[in-house]
Amino acid sequence: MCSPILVENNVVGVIGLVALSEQQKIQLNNNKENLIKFLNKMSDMLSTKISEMNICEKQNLLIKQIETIINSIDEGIIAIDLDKNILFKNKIIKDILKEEETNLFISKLLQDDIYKDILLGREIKNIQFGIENRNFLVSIKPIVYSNKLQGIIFSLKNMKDINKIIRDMTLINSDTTFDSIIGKSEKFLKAIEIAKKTSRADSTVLILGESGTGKELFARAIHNESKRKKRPFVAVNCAAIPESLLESELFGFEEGAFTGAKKGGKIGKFELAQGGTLFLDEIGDMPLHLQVKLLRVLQEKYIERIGSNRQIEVDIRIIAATHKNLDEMVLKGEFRQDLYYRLNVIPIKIPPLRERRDDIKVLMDYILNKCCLKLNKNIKGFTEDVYEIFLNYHWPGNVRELENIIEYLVNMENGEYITFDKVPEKLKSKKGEDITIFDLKYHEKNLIKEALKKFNSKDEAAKALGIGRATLFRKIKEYGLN
Ligand SMILES: Nc1ncnc2c1ncn2[C@@H]1O[C@H](COP(=O)(O)OP(=O)(O)OP(=O)(O)O)[C@@H](O)[C@H]1O
Repeated sequence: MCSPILVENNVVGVIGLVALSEQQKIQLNNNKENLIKFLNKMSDMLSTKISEMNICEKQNLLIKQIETIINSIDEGIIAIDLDKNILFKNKIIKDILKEEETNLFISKLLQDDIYKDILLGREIKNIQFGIENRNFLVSIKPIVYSNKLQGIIFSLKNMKDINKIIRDMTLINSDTTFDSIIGKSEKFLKAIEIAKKTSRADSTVLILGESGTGKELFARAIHNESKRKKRPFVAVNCAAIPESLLESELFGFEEGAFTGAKKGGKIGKFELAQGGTLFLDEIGDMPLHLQVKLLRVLQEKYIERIGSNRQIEVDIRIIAATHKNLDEMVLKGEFRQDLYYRLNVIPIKIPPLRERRDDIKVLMDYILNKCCLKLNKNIKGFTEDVYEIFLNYHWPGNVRELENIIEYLVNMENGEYITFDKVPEKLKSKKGEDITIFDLKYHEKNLIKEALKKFNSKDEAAKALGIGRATLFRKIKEYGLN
């Protein structure tokens, strides 16, 4: 007689009793009912045991998998229970925090506010926290199970490593050298010559020029040919950041420095540029009280984060730029004279494009080549009349405007050469001046062009424009939009 051993409805074995003699057979038969019950119980016990072993095996595998995952994460992980006993640490933590520092780290971190947040089940993300002169970026997560807080998990990274990553990323543009600055006019070559000499020195540089003339390009090239090239190049546009935020952008702040200051504080651009170059674009827009602070950094070579009086030494080179007339601003009291002198150690003046027409053609060819590579097009050049038009335009937006127009043309052109008909109207107007916005016909033509592009049929386009079909056809003919 036998009974199957079942695990999850599958027969995994059999348990049985076998009679080896006639007498045993009689005995078994006489006690059949009880023995079958006994066998069934035994098989149940065995299947429970096997199930338990299977579950245990699965659990072990799961634990191993979780352990491997946690150990392969690129940040330190510590799990503790509510009595602050360490439940788990991943392997990398020992590279970040010394064994004997761990408890101090946990108890200092879990003070007051943070602990209250955690008790409420809140997560805390990316705060800067320091012990023993070292800073960490920490996130804290409560372990909640059955609606109850069961423990806490910390993940932490060394701020030094993070800063390195940021540095590496800010070096993306390190391919900008003087070779990528195009121009052959005398005035422009003079500016390049000064900039090249400047690269070898470590003095403060002031680049002057209209918007789009290549001030940032010059600054990057100077940095990339200087001894600081392996260190970060950090650019800040003083005009693009609201005045109230500029100070903290530059200097950073400590946690609790002001209402709303992020937990853990924030590193400023001066610190980010450590060892490298800080490019202060639109310096003419820097508010006066920050000019005073900047002057102090230039003189004393240290900064203090907002809300802290710890002095952090900074070893950076400043390259400033502006399109404004700083001489005039100094006279009007809008720019500090002492800072102006300090920045103006080596001035580099980049002339506007309209004052160096010799550069237009070489720049056109260079930019066309760049755009074709970017947009995967094969355009050989411009027709002569296009060169002519470009040479006569006054380029208020300088090289940036030239770049934008060429990119537009490369997008529009399907032939081998960029031709006159595709060139935007504003370049064709008499003195190269912008078409006045009061020119109705100009706008009408553009609107019709756009509608024709947007809608599949002329009927739909006419409807969208609010004109009849016949009128649309007449205008298409009148403006040569066929
Ligand atoms: N001489 C040049 N050769 C090649 N490209 C140039 C040259 N001058 C400017 N450019 C290009 O023109 C664009 C504008 O240059 P950049 O941003 O350096 O100007 P900017 O003077 O700093 O402008 P803004 O003052 O508006 O910030 C960039 O894409 C840059 O690569």
